[in-house]
Amino acid sequence: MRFVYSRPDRSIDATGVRQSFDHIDDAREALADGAMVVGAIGFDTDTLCALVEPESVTRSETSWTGEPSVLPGAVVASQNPPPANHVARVRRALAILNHPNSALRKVVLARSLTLVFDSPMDPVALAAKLIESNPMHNGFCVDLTAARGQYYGRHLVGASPELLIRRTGTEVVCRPFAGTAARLADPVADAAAGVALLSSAKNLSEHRFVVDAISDALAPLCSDISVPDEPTLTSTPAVWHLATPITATLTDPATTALDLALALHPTPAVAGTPTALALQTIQRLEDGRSRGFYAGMVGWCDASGDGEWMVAIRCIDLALDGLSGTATAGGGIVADSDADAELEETTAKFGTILSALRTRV
Ligand SMILES: C=C(O[C@@H]1C=C(C(=O)O)C=C[C@H]1O)C(=O)O
Repeated sequence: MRFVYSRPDRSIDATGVRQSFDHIDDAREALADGAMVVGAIGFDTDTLCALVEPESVTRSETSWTGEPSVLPGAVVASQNPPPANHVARVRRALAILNHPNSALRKVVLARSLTLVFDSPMDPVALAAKLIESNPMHNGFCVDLTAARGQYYGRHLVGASPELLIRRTGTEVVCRPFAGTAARLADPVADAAAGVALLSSAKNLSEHRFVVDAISDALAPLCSDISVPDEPTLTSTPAVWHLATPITATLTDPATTALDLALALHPTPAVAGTPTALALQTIQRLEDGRSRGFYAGMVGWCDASGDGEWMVAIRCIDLALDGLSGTATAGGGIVADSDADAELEETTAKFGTILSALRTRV
């Protein structure tokens, strides 16, 4: 078992399994008993959990660096659903969002790519490549075996830029994202795309749903919640995003980073608004397929309750034999979204994984 978690200013590298938890309640009990837990929780937090108490943990105040290596060749073997079907789903979502009797304001729809490799992909080597490839050195590698059954030997590997929650003592930080534009090869056009994103009414409304939901979820648990009025522009090598740094002070120090992450999830960045209706709509439009660990969370929490969780996006779920994997990307749909642009947005997001694998869709 290997767990790697890298952010610009700190990282965790853990190995070995002292205890494993396929249910959050068991992980919470272990935390209360003095354990540290690391791993991933699925999009459906009630049914999918791959957390462990590791045997050994190295914490660092810098990002993580792995051994450089040559990755196997990769090709996209299939798209699920095919692009035209994703566009049709987005149109169905738009019909619901624009229906006068519908309470739905935003829904996030995702699609997947199946990748095949010409020799087994080493999950840690892929994480090293992804972490090296983004200037913030965000990334993770999680062994999903703790979730049991079909997850035995699978790994979730990704480079999420989005911090769900960080707890340090009573200090709480969230940095939600929503609102996206593809990066462009021409520097002038690229900068213009970023500036346009900052003043796009559609993207600002998409973003506001996330910020409001996070403020509301923090309100019963925190004081001094500070939310800037306007988002800031941020970027990865693949996309521009709108982001809002939110800070707060924890009221009860017994509330752990894991508790906070579960109180916030699923934010409208991965589900929609209102949450319950968005989840029902996702079930219906994504044909009832489980999202697995995509759009869940990856992170850690220690016995003091401190910890940090990223939103599990820009990631790939690697098969046990390392010869294939499923990458998933989604985007928030609001009433004035454009269905073809939404397809392109998911393609741009796939760029994070695909460029590390030197392939494209
Ligand atoms: C859902 C994803 O990304 C999320 C959705 C975004 C959007 O809709 O603009 C932006 C960042 C993420 O919060 C994904 O990458 O799969």
